[in-house]
Amino acid sequence: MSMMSDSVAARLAATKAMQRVPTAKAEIFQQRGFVAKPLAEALIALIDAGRRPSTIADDNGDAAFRTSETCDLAAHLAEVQAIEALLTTLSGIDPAYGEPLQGQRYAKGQEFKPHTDYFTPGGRDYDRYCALSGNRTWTFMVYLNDVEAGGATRFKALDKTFQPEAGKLLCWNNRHAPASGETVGGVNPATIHHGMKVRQGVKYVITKWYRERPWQG
Ligand SMILES: O=C(O)CCC(=O)C(=O)O
Ligand SMILES: [Fe+2]
Repeated sequence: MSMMSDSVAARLAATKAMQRVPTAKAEIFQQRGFVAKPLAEALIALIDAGRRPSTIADDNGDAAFRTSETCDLAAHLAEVQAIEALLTTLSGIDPAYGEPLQGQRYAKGQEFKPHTDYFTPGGRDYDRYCALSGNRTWTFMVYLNDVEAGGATRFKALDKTFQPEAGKLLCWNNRHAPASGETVGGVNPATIHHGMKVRQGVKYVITKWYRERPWQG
């Protein structure tokens, strides 16, 4: 299976029920109903059971930058294998390039301020995070529940905001589509996004990030 991001975008574009988000600035797609309710609910239970405070790279000293909790979802679990299989079938990306699946949980008032999922080349933490497996390429995120209020994901450079909705997939290429002759494009700053504050209720998502090279922990 290829890691070339243009082939991922082409495959997503050819997927029934997938919507390409209309913008020339980034490759970004959404699909409603990607994960069925029983699987979403099982993943929520796992996240509730295994959560820990979230962390960030290139810490800018703002303790309120990412106030959510994270859960590392163990690869041997049936529910994790089920969602991984859905993602692999969808994207065609070799699962060896994937970081372990994570869940994120946002209680009322929690958020993840505007950030990029790629590690900033030349940034303080770049070498530590990217030496072995390279930078992040694609992000696949699934909203696991409906949130009473707040909790949208806002891409300010794209002028697009996505509301949480149980089972909805949102995925994007953190890099530019490759120019002709390139296999991968450079990082795309227009993918900056904000996991906005939950105003009422609790928000659960799963996040799956892929790398330039096979994941080596
Ligand atoms: O929760 C969201 O809406 C965004 C999450 C996110 O950006 C991340 O985990 O990197
Ligand atoms: Fe993110």
